[in-house]
Amino acid sequence: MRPGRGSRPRTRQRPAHDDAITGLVVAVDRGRYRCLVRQSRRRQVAVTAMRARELGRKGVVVGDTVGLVGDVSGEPDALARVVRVEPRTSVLRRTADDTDDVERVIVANAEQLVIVTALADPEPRTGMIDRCLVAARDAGMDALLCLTKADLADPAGLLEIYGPLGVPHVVTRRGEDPAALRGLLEDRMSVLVGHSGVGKSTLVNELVPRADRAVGHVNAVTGRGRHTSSSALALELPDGGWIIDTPGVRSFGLAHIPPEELIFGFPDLAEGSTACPPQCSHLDERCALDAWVADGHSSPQRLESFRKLLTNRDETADQ
Ligand SMILES: Nc1nc2c(ncn2[C@@H]2O[C@H](COP(=O)(O)OP(=O)(O)OP(=O)(O)O)[C@@H](O)[C@H]2O)c(=O)[nH]1
Repeated sequence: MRPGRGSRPRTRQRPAHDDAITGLVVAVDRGRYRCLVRQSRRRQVAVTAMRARELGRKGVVVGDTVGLVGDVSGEPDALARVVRVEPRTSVLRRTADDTDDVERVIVANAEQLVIVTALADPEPRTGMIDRCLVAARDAGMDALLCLTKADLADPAGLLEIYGPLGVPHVVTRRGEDPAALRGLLEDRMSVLVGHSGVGKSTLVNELVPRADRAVGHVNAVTGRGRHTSSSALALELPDGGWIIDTPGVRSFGLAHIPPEELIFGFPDLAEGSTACPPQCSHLDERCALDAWVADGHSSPQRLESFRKLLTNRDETADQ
């Protein structure tokens, strides 16, 4: 230790904020955080807050549990300050979009990733499902495949692919209450992800009757939705638990995940890769996965999808 160092009293001691109250971040809008603060078992108030300077560059996202000080009354013009972000139990990330290849945290502390895929209008894309499965695994979250618009097309084809992987699934259709989905969401914090127009907001409105999420129209020409929802929003479910609706995404960039980790999002292939040579690229003839598939452990389509992801890991165009 250098003499004179360490024993000096700290001149700029940070306030400890022992009096901070706990809130859950349910929405983020242009630097303002909407936090729910529970005042009693039955009563909670929505508090608007900004970041305290002492947070530094630490991000605050929907799902975060934060410490709040200042005006926490929840009155219309009241503004509190976020002074602390509690340690996160999970972090869902994606690499943003074509104009911005920065890794983004989408939500914190969610336990379940609900991969919402329409069976038609827009057409399902297995590349997107596979990416979401990799992202869920990376985030330490459970995955649930939610196949919507079963009134328009049969789920059998997709279930044939994902059923054997042990990915739990639910099927929903217009005019039918999503009871099975409701059961799987109870008492957990889940986040919905999917392409624009797959029906996320429609589901949220059915699950949370007062949610009033705007529902868009799928463009007849492009088969895409209109990105009706513009930011993530957490809503409390009537039977307990939380659902976080996220804006429709064009793809789910995985540039932040090292290539050697991708295989773990493909449980049907991961075991076969143990026979691969060290540092196998999985792209040349020494790869053991072709033999694994030829032996019937998985399908050529799955291997193709894995290899496509390996070569286009950070791809951000439509998948
Ligand atoms: N046929 C049919 N149409 C549905 C179903 N669910 C939703 N839709 C329609 O699909 C369109 C898009 O639905 P949204 O709920 O806005 O989709 P979204 O995923 O929230 O879209 P973004 O907000 O853009 O992310 C709307 O016209 C819905 O009425 C369904 O089960 N069957």
